[in-house]
Amino acid sequence: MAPLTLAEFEAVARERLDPVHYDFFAGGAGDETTLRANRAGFARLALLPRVLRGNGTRTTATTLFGRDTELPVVISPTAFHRLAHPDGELATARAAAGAGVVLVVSMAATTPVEQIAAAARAAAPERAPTLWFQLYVQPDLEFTEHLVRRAESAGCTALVVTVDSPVFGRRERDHRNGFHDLPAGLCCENLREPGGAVRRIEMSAELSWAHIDWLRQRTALPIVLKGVLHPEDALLAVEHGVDGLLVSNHGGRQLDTAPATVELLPEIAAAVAGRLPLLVDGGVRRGTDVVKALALGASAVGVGRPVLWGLAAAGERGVREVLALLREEVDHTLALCGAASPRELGPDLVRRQEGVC
Ligand SMILES: Cc1cc2nc3c(=O)[nH]c(=O)nc-3n(C[C@H](O)[C@H](O)[C@H](O)COP(=O)(O)O)c2cc1C
Ligand SMILES: CCCCC(=O)C(=O)O
Repeated sequence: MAPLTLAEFEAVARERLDPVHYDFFAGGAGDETTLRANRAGFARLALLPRVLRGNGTRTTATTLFGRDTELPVVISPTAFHRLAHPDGELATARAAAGAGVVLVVSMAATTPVEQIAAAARAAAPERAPTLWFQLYVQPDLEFTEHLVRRAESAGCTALVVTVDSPVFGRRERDHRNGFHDLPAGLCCENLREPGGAVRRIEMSAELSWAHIDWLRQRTALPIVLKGVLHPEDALLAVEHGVDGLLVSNHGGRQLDTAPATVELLPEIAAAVAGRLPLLVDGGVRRGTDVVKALALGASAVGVGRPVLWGLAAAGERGVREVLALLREEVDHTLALCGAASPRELGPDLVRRQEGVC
């Protein structure tokens, strides 16, 4: 039987994956409190539907940074797709392009961004697929600039700068399993130097807003900061001229005990007051989760692990099915909530229920 839900995709993926790799994908930092909190945050929210709205003609489509997308869902950047399936990022890119969904290419992809872009274009030549590039600013700014140019030349239309990783999260499953490196034959292809050597990704606690200013001066692409959680930082992001925020706790993989992302949305939405589009990721597994986040002020949500589960379960087809399930569920939820499009959702549709999770 084909999986009917994203949770069922995880179960299939778990059976197929090396348990060490499953743990790397599934795991979080520390006690995994934040990992669980992301799901609990959505579970605590109830949707309060409107009726008799004449919403028989619906769309799930929206626009992000001036480009059309079929779904208010982007594929959040995740490392190492070739650990999930031999076709790796190429399969993910084809599925995303076919579905008209934005793929955020991880800097830690196991396929070069140029090949990912070519696969996306070949899969959906008629619709000019949208790729964004996720960047960990490297202390070597010259190399960082070289990466930005590569992403631009490959046709990426936004930079997603991850700012929640001054140091790497403590992923205890990986420590227990002794998983510290990619197996022979795989590497972070975007870290390859012109000469062929592959660098390691450096996390740096030296990064500051000055680096965002530096980047702002060097690219015309929209800059999305990923991993902003504090409303004061959201305000600083506005001041520093970024174009969007991806409210994220890295899927519970960085600071354990950080709050559930969906619970922070109202505060951050109030702080930025419409000056920047907000995206949110962490624990989105259902169409109802997508609708809750949009109702609370997000322009779109990101999904990380579910795409890896689809990829591990059945390569490109698996990712296509994961995206199709989400699309169906979002449309169904819009129908039941009395909305004709993502734009019609507002905070009046959401109630917080204490003690439910
Ligand atoms: C296996 C894995 C690898 C990830 N790799 C990256 C990465 O390379 N860069 C990044 O900014 N975030 C990375 N993330 C975080 C995701 O972009 C995203 O924030 C998170 O997965 C969202 O939560 P979800 O998995 O519950 O949907 C990774 C997450 C996972 C699970
Ligand atoms: C050096 C790879 C970083 C991947 C990452 O961000 C994650 O595993 O969460």
